[in-house]
Amino acid sequence: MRSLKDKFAYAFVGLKKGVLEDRSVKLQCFIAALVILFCLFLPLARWEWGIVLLLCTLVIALEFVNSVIEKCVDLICPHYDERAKTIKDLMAGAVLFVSLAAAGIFVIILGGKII
Ligand SMILES: Nc1ncnc2c1ncn2[C@@H]1O[C@H](COP(=O)(O)OP(=O)(O)OP(=O)(O)O)[C@@H](O)[C@H]1O
Repeated sequence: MRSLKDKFAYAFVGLKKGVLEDRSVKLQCFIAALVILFCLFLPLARWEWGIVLLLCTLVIALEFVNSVIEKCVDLICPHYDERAKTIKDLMAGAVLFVSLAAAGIFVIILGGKII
């Protein structure tokens, strides 16, 4: 049985790998950092900060899941396959959907503050 400490250590290795080595996760982290930096200059209420941080977390977490699924597909199916394409395209669509929804919510929250 692995200790709780070991489990956290492995999870931190995964977190570090995603943030430092995965291009898409890195990009989402960079965008989230820009949004948070921008928000620091706006008079946001606590609940608005909550939504901003929740949305950033959601998009980054989904990008992690996207990368995991891409790696699983590459492992199982290293050659061209329509089913592999469908899986990857669907997952990319999910990330796009959540990212667009997050961008829309940011515009609603931050737009009012900027004006
Ligand atoms: N094994 C495969 N068979 C068929 N089509 C594939 C396969 N692998 C990838 N594709 C197609 O290529 C697209 C890009 O796949 P890829 O794995 O390069 O994702 P990516 O988002 O570019 O990854 P990265 O995070 O490495 O930039 C997929 O959305 C899919 O349409």
